Amino acid sequence: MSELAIETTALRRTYRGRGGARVGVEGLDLRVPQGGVHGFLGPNGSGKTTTIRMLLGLVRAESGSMRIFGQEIPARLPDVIGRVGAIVESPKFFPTFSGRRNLELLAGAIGAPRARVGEVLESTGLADRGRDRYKGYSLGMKQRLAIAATLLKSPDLLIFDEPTNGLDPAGIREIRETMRRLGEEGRTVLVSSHILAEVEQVADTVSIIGRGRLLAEGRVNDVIGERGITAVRVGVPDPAAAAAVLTAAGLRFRPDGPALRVRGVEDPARITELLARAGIYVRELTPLRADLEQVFLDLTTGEGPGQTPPGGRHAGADRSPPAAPPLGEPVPATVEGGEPR
Ligand SMILES: Nc1ncnc2c1ncn2[C@@H]1O[C@H](COP(=O)(O)OP(=O)(O)OP(=O)(O)O)[C@@H](O)[C@H]1O
Repeated sequence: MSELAIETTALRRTYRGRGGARVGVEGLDLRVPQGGVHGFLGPNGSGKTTTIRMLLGLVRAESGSMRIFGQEIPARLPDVIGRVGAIVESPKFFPTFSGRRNLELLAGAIGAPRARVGEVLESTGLADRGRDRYKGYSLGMKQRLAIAATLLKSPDLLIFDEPTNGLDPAGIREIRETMRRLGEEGRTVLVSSHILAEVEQVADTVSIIGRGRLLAEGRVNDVIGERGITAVRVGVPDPAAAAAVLTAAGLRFRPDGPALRVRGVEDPARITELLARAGIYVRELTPLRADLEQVFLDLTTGEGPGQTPPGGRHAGADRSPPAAPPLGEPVPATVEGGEPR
């Protein structure tokens, strides 16, 4: 039996429109281990939803292969779908019924035991609010009820497409805690997101995709790499002048607010020395811990560290990278995310 909950090989899907063919997924190799939370990361339009839809038999793959728990998809989907729960779009609930009543109706419809309703309300932290009307729920609670609904049949694999979209920080935290709990119960949770910091806090393993291709995969810590990437935030009075000096020295950087984020610096003192020699005095020098946002920028701009993260797999190395700006050019940030914590 396969060790993997999900495996795709050379998966491909293009969409044809008036403007010509548009890549949805382009030769995607995805491997999701069984048990725990797997973050499926990529910017908007990178192919996450298309992949999930293909796995659920909602969109046809053009070529390549997919397996869920070792079963060929879509051919064996009917055999395995009972083990899969998914939220791809917001499900519809009756607004004037309580969350519990909605789940009881659903349980009846799918043949799940009624006793399961109490358990899933508990798992999603809704036990106290189960008797309240659905229409009075916060967005986060509505989303947790959607998760509760997928849990009714006790699936081994849960697939959530951007489950925190539109939620406030409290709602995001609730969903994160719910996913963590499900992973700890031994289920496999595949959660897609374009917000790296969010997934970093909950996922055990991640796959990062860009333009329909796998860029990196592995355990979160390995993909980030403790010693893989170093960056330093440099605050100077005249960033343009500092940029010229750094470029001349062959250093890689990008704007970071009013400062510059310089990559691949082993010794931050080198930057102060370089800039001071040019008459530019540094007023901030902050070493930054590498986070997924950083890793993502490396992978998608082709500005990568040129090394395989320890234990992780840098999938970009053997494929043509997306158009890379020349080294030293400021790289515009393309993904959401704030300052590394
Ligand atoms: N039904 C469709 N018709 C035409 N193009 C589509 C369709 N669905 C997706 N695409 C295109 O395929 C590419 C991948 O889209 P997809 O929705 O899979 O990405 P995503 O990573 O899920 O993005 P998001 O985070 O915005 O949901 C995009 O360029 C998108 O415009």
